[in-house]
Amino acid sequence: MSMPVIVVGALGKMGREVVKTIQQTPDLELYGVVDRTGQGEDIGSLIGLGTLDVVISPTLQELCVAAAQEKQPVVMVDFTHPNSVYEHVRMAIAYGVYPVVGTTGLSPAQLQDLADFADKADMGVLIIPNFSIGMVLLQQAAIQASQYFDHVEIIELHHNQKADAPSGTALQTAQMLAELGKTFNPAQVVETEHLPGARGATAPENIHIHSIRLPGLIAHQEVIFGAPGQIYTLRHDTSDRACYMPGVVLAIRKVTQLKRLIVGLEKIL
Ligand SMILES: NC(=O)C1=CN([C@@H]2O[C@H](COP(=O)(O)OP(=O)(O)OC[C@H]3O[C@@H](n4cnc5c(N)ncnc54)[C@H](OP(=O)(O)O)[C@@H]3O)[C@@H](O)[C@H]2O)C=CC1
Ligand SMILES: O=C(O)C1=N[C@H](C(=O)O)C[C@H](O)C1
Repeated sequence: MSMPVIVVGALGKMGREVVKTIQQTPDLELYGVVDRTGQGEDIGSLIGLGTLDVVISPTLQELCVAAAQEKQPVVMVDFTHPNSVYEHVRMAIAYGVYPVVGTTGLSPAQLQDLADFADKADMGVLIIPNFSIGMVLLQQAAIQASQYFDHVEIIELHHNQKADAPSGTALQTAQMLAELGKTFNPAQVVETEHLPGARGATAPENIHIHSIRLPGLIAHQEVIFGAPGQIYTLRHDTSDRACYMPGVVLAIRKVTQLKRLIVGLEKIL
């Protein structure tokens, strides 16, 4: 039996890639789609896949009501906007629909609230700041390197349509390093910023994050370690959003087996 999936943000850069992937994956079925435009129109026709007999619903709630009547679990994949993702996840959980979240920008308080909500509902929720395997490997290498380097800065580079800064991935990477229990970048001099923000944003444990936004970029991240006489640079580049799709499919297959909220692809590999 195939797993029914709702895609929220289906007309977006990621959403349309997810719709295409679901169509190509035999054990997944496109149950419904939501976006802010194109309501009542066939999603396949709109994104160049031919008619799929799935029209864009005006509201997520309409689809969740229908999903709640299904005998088998239904999954919601959200690639929308930091402003709307929290409400989408709350609604999905309330109707027993399992959320897989790619949208970044949830605050720590919102994440905690959603974790509590998932616990009460005894349901799995997956929040995945980055679905690419390359980023998981970069983060693991960064954790390893940070045992030996005391100085590190993160640079993330994205297309200029991105709403949130720093990226969810950069924040997650900084958090992973901060959790190792040491403070990075001990001051060498008294610094003065002649332009505010020149040294980037400061994440916990004094890890600096610099965000670059330019047309021509997709998604890229560098973690740069420094020590006397050497620089160790880890870099991940995406050239096609297809790189996220194996992770999205894995998360869809796993989320219904979980009973709580989990953050990070590395926890389900
Ligand atoms: N976890 C990961 O691996 C990745 C995460 N992302 C994240 O995913 C999110 C989406 O990225 P991307 O696809 O590039 O963004 P896009 O802007 O291309 O797509 C978002 C889509 O969602 C729609 N949308 C916005 N708000 C709502 C709403 N309330 N209800 C329904 N639809 C809505 C938008 O409509 P409209 O255009 O009308 O606003 C748009 O069609 C971002 O937070 C990004 O950071 C991106 C890549 C990978
Ligand atoms: O907006 C994007 O494009 C991306 N967003 C995610 C993030 O904020 O980390 C993942 C990836 O960097 C692409």
